[in-house]
Amino acid sequence: MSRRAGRDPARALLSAAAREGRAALMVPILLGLAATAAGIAQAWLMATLLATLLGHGEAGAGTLAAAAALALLQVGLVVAQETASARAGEAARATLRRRLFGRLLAETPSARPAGEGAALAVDQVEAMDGYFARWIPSAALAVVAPLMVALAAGAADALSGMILVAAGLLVPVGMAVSGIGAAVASRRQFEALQRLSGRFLDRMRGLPTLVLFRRQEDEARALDAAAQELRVRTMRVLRLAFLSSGSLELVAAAVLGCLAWRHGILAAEGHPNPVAALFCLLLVPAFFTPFRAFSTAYHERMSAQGAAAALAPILDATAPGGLLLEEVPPSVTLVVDHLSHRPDPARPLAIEDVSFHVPPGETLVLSGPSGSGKSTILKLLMGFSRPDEGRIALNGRDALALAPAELRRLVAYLPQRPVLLRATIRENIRLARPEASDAAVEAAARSAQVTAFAESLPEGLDTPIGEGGHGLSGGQRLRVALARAFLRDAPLVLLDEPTAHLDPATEAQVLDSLRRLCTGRTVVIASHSAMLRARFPKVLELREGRVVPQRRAVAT
Ligand SMILES: Nc1ncnc2c1ncn2[C@@H]1O[C@H](COP(=O)(O)OP(=O)(O)OP(=O)(O)O)[C@@H](O)[C@H]1O
Repeated sequence: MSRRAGRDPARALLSAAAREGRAALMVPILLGLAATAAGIAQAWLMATLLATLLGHGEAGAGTLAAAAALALLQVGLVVAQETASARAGEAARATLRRRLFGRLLAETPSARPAGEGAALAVDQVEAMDGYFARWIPSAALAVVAPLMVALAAGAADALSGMILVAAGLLVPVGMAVSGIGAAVASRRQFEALQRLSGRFLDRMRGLPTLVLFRRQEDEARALDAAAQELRVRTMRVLRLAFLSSGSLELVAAAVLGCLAWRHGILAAEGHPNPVAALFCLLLVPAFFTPFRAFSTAYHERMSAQGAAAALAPILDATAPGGLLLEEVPPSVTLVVDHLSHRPDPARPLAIEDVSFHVPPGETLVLSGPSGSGKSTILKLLMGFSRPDEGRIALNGRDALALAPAELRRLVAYLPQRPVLLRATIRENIRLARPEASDAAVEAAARSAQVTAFAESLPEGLDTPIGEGGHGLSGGQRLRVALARAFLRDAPLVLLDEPTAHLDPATEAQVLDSLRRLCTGRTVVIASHSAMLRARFPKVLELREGRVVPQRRAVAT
């Protein structure tokens, strides 16, 4: 994470995003200023009309028509301002989401729970909408628009202008006093909301388990308590918001009182300019409108800062560097040399001093009890983590010097729990090589025995499947994932438990497919299966992260 000394990364992120979207953000600000100018002109015409009604002047239908036209123009400008604000917010969020998604994709795939990534890319980016769409325009307008109104009033009557300027200086003080409390309350509300949504997501995922253990009512009570906490905190934010708007209304009433007193005294002596008096009084609402919008948007800034604090570490992270491949070689010799890795500093080494060598056309089976380090080795080979010690070489070149994404170009990987998306079987297979032709996808499906079960489905390979492969059995999902490995056609194949949870007949079929996949490639398979070991005799036995020396092992 690159943190510039002394700079809050959340604020830095928001300012950088605002700078980037400056052009779009200027549009609602300029439209807001135009609406204020129209409001000032309209107030002058209305003052002239009212003064005529009171017997001071000769305004006629022309003035009334102009005032009506200005009122319509002002409405149009306000609508355009709202639309431009929404657009600016949308554009800023789209830019942030794009950058964030790029970063999430560049991260180690298993580094972050899926739900958290989704919440970051959707909810937290969404929480920034108000910052760009309302807070920034209203903050700019709260400085400039009241000044325009005060200058207009000052031009008509200097003292009235000064009263407005004095009130304008008082408003931020009142807002700051109530705003400090509102900031704390708003941050607590945001934290309570995050706790509630995190808990909800977690429990929704574990719903079948909760139902199985009859814990649903306890969980419903716990969720209720979290929702109650959120309600209490939201009410506190609202109370403080009312207090803040109450202080604003108090200042507005005081200003109106001062202006009435000022012009009342003048009126008692025969007012020299009744139109100016009415004009100043009519300007009071226009003077406070930008402050009201600013006060309403204040909490938007708080929630955006909370969201930015969550996003900044990801967006500030430096992208993993490394060498690029000139081209994908047709075959690969894999050498793993004295590899040690400790994924968690508080726990023992997951693998220790592991060495092996797999030439092209050979398959090495990593075998050993659960927790012996098989998946850890595959993840290191995929570049998902960097080993603490040791070397991985591909065709004699240091694989760790390659950018992780480049390393993955060489590899077809079947994880222990392959992920299928909500799409057709065909689209799920094509994920491995989007440009592949239908014929290539169908060949991969045949090789992985997908066609064997897809033929009995209503739409064959075009049958849609649900999220996470819903609608397919465990073995069928595995075969779809295996078809991806066929389609990928990479020189290095890494398979993590490719026959787990299969019945012996299906396992035998999948092993036939595997033999075809492994032919001519460099393959490492992590597996417990005795049937698989019988088919692939080169086995590296692991125990507690170390290689067990034995006759059939191929440690170098
Ligand atoms: N991200 C991690 N953080 C901490 N410890 C980890 C992490 N990943 C793996 N380990 C630990 O490393 C050891 C090896 O785990 P690994 O998943 O590689 O074993 P495995 O042989 O593949 O097991 P299985 O056959 O059950 O998948 C285990 O003790 C595990 O708890």
